[in-house]
Amino acid sequence: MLLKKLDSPLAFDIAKAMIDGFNRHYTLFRTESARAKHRFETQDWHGQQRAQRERIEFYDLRVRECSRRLEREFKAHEQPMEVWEQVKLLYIGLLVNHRQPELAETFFNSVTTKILHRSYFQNDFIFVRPAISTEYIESEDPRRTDTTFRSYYPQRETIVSELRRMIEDFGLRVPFEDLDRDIHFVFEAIRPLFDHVHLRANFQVQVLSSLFYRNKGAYVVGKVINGFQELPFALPILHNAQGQLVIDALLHGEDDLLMLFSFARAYFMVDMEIPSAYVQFLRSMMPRKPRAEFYNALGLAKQGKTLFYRDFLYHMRHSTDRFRIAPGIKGMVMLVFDLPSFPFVFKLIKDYYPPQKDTTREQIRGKYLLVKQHDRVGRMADTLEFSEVAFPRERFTDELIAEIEKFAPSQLEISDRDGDGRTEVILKHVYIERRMIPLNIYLQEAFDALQKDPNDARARRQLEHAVIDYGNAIKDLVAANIFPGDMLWKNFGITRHGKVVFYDYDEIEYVTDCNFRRVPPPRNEDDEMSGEIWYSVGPHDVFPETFGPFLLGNPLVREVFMKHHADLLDVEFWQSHKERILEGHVYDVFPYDPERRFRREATDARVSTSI
Ligand SMILES: Nc1ncnc2c1ncn2[C@@H]1O[C@H](COP(=O)(O)OP(=O)(O)OP(=O)(O)O)[C@@H](O)[C@H]1O
Repeated sequence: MLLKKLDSPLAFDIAKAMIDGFNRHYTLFRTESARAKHRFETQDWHGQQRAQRERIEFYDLRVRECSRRLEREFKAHEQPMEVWEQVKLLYIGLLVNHRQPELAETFFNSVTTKILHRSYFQNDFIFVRPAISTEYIESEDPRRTDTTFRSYYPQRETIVSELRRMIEDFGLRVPFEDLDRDIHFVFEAIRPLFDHVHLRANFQVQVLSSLFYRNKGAYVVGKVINGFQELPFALPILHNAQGQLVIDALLHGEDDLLMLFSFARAYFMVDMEIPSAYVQFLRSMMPRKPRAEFYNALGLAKQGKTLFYRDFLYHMRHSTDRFRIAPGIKGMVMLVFDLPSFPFVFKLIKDYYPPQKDTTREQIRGKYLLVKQHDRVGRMADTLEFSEVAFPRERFTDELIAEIEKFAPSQLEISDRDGDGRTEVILKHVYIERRMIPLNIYLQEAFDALQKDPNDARARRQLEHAVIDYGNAIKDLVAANIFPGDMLWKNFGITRHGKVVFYDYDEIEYVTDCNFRRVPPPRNEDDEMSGEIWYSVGPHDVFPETFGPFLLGNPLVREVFMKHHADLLDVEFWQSHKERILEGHVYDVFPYDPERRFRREATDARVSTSI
């Protein structure tokens, strides 16, 4: 796009209104994120969760607001191409010294695609790639009190006082139970992780300037640098039963941090002036995690989606394999496919479901939305939602096309919509989520190996791990007030880190909406002999005793399950959790192994820690 002149005052006004719209959005987003500190200090857990949920809506609200303004004041959709070309260039000019240019570009895309008809806009009008670099953006604050991260340079004799200063610089307005003791725990835990006992010239600790808030926790996120070694770490800060603060653990290394930043958890609240600098810092700690996922984890989901889509297009250009029906048992309501070389699955809601699935497209979308807004406690995969996505036809197997034509014809268009001479598969609405190994397949692998060699220790471990973590996953979901509905193995998957995560949302309910019942005793012999359910069942009734036959057919599975999770078959377990949640209790679900918590012998019993 090469313009000879920029002469449209209208284009300037539109560009200005657009950047005002974005600035308003980011100010509100940031203010809400910054309030997390106060909610943490006052232990307002319900408020924290509500804010996490509501903040997700902010973006769409502001886009709608801005596009309405552009229509009202400038009749935006009637403006010719020449004006839109100028709008984009002027907008780029407004971004030169902006602190969130990448987010503002995405906002521009969202607003223009809302206003301009899809066939009208071309890639020239939107930001297909970033126009403004996010490298080396710094805060304008001349006193440099507001940098993205702070550096501390402890000497051997000042290490405790420097670490103390590092924590105190966050300005939390609640006293610590015993900060020096906790600093010692941290120091003792860090020490053995270094190759050299010697402190090198560059020895320093860098921490991101804002704490990361989520549910009942606040996290210090940073790295220790010594010579060529860099150790990423996070320190969860929690309240004890007396309302004082404690540092609960030292999380360190890439794997611990990946667990903390998992796609299966709620988004953090972080007060950031320059989000790209946060992402860059985090990426230096977890280099294999895509930038898209950091934006997601920071609550900037639209940016996450934009980057995901760019990564996806890039992957498509550099791969040649074809989309296929996903391995595993086919879903009754979802049609699931994947591209073997790409670690995600694509899910379409089918047009028809078997009679036992009494649901609708709207209800299913409602359940997926519920999961997006809910605390996913590391046990429910996050989904990205796309509409009108186009894929090259030649990258689809005929079998997959036939499957979509049969089960989801309303979602499919095969045409050359953009007129570039290539036929495309255009899908009206898809969910995209991380690919996992379905738990039934994972278990089957173990069964097969054990059949060949009953002493195969690895297969036995795989089986035990799957069953134990499956039960843990259900218990974590219950703590987050989620009843999965359909608990069959096939509805859970194993992540790269070996965690069991749930992904089938169409039957989930809040635990507090369920009615957990015991199976009534048979009234007579006919009842007893009947293979049918002879007692009446309400729409929210759940009978935990009846889970066993569906889940525990295999004796090895049964043995492990009954040893670790027999309580899941007991109505009391479900009912008592439901009652506690109804009383307002917010359960603790740790994004790390509880074994990792510091042991404060004398005080441990008093610490009611939580995340
Ligand atoms: N994230 C994922 N990773 C790998 N495979 C997946 C994933 N999500 C779904 N699948 C595969 O697709 C199948 C159907 O997915 P899903 O359970 O979401 O559909 P459904 O129609 O809701 O199922 P159901 O019939 O149990 O209600 C799963 O059994 C699994 O084999």
